[in-house]
Amino acid sequence: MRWINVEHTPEIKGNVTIPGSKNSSLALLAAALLTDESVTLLGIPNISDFRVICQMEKEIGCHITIDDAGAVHINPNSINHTSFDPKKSSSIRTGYYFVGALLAKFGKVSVGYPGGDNFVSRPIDQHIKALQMLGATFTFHEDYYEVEATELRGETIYFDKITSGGTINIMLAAARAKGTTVLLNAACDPEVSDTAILLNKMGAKITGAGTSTIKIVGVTHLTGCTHQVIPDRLIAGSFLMAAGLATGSVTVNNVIPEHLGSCISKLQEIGIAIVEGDQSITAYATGKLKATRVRTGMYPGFATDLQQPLTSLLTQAPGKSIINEQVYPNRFNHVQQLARMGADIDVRNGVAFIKGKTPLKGTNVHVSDIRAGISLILAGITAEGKTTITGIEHIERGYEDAVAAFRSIGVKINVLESDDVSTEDLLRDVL
Ligand SMILES: CC(=O)N[C@H]1[C@@H](OP(=O)(O)OP(=O)(O)OC[C@H]2O[C@@H](n3ccc(=O)[nH]c3=O)[C@H](O)[C@@H]2O)O[C@H](CO)[C@@H](O)[C@@H]1O
Ligand SMILES: C=C(OP(=O)(O)O)C(=O)O
Repeated sequence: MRWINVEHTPEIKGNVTIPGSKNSSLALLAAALLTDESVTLLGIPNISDFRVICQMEKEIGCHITIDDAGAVHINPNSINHTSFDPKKSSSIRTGYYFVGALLAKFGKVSVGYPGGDNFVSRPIDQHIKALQMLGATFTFHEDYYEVEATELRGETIYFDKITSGGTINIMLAAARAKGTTVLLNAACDPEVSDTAILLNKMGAKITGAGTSTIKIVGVTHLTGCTHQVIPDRLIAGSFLMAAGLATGSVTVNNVIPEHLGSCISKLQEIGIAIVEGDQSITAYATGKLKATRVRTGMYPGFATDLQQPLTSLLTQAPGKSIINEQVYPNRFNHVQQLARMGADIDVRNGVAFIKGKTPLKGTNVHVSDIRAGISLILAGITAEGKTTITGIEHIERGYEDAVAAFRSIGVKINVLESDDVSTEDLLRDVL
């Protein structure tokens, strides 16, 4: 069994180079299947979700190699079927992108229901509605669903709810549909724009990505190309927040500061000084934090994926902070664990009321989703003594080597592994 130990670290200082975005990479890896030529993706992080996608693509006959420089070369011209193993595809969220990417070309795709992090309800009704409007039919089985279409035809589609995954998925499907698709109330996330940029390099005709109206003129043929994935704004935001849990400073390099606009503003509001460079951001801890109110929202709103690390930070801000989780109102798996460390947080109807400043104390805690894991590492930085974190495979879904990155800014953190310690031993008083 493997676990992470974090020890109290009063001062942190250093630089972190931010890897490619997980959420963008998962979309780009599927988008590459829309052509029959080779697509090269640069900067894809070697995280466990990427490895699952590689296995899934190989399973349908796609050829994928990773060269010594880390570039991922995808050649889909040998795909020989489009039925994915339900269990494997259900271990990640974005199996649904294979529907968007493969339907126009193959007419039929079967894939497991979306997995990924479990915040109780993560519907895909908007994906289904939009694909049906393009001409697809769905058959739902116990462990998987099948989607069929003799032809996809462009349509004007209004999303009842802004969805980043839904917007990307329908862009993929519409890229090779007949005629023009217009997406209204589309997500504006940088990951949507990044996917559109790759698709346009491949010969797609997409305009408006990054705004709430996207137009896709379907084409019959897409070509190979090379594309660099955007940096992970969510990892960058987590490291900037780490600065506030100690004294010192953290610089994140290889970032697009404009992607972190709402995060930077909030950090400044709570007393963290921020200096932006062209491709870097430095956070200086002033030693004094201020309580705040935050409402999560779709981009450019405050990202729900940064809500959990922010919760840890706000436990150290004197006064009452309020986090209103509007995107996933049940996304509070981390709160119970923070409470075990001494945090005073009350969650009611999707709103967390945080009383600070509470001294945190290291103990055994368990991670149940990626960002909850990061929030517990951050809490461990400020907590007295040692924080032992189990369930670290969730962190590894999205962070290539979180421990090395935290060590590079001086955090006293280690991964431990032992066959003599069982999960039950460490979790006995946790679950
Ligand atoms: C792999 C990936 O990119 N994951 C990110 C993506 O997830 P994901 O793409 O799954 O999230 P969405 O943007 O689709 O969800 C946004 C909101 O729309 C709702 N919704 C979504 C789809 C749908 O068909 N019906 C519906 O009601 C969701 O319940 C949520 O309230 O965006 C989330 C919101 O920024 C992030 O937390 C995830 O890290
Ligand atoms: C929720 C997340 O990922 P996924 O959508 O892949 O579950 C996340 O990245 O925080």
